Amino acid sequence: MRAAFLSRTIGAMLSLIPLALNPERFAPFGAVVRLGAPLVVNEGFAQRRDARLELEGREPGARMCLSLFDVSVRPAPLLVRQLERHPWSAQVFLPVDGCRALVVVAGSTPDGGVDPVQLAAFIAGPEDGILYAPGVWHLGLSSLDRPARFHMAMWSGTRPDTELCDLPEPVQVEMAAAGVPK
Ligand SMILES: NC(=O)N[C@@H](O)C(=O)O
Repeated sequence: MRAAFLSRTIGAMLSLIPLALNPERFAPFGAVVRLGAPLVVNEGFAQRRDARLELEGREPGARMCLSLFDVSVRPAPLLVRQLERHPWSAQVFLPVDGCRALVVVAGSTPDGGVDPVQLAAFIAGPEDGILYAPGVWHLGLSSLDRPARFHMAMWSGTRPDTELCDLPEPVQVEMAAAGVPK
């Protein structure tokens, strides 16, 4: 499914028009995670909201890593120059304070590089968790509108698990053309 619109005016920079993140569009790259309704627990002193998900780990013996990400807004113009991936583990981000996030993903070429034809950009809503399947090229997390906090979880073993890829040329994310409501 065409997940976003990659275009180029002759002689200009490649540009991406982001779409609103939704499970169907994002399925080739991972999953959209949404918390369930609040449950009252602890004798009424707490509420919890659960999201049950599959977080694939490919390294036997790896341990779960939980992180807090305090992310900032990438300045305009939004230029994507580098993507990364984690071959040994899926990775999930969950917004803590209800902020939108920019998601850029790409498929892989047969030799494992970034496939620029399969670049896709999405805008994750304030309730959207983002789960990248193992090995999916993605832009390092950044928020939209304001600095924000996200929980992150992934498996962490002994193998190096962050690969970086610099794009041959920057790709501009056209937020103005996105037409996605704030
Ligand atoms: N590398 C790192 O810690 N963060 C990335 O994985 C990311 O997706 O933000």
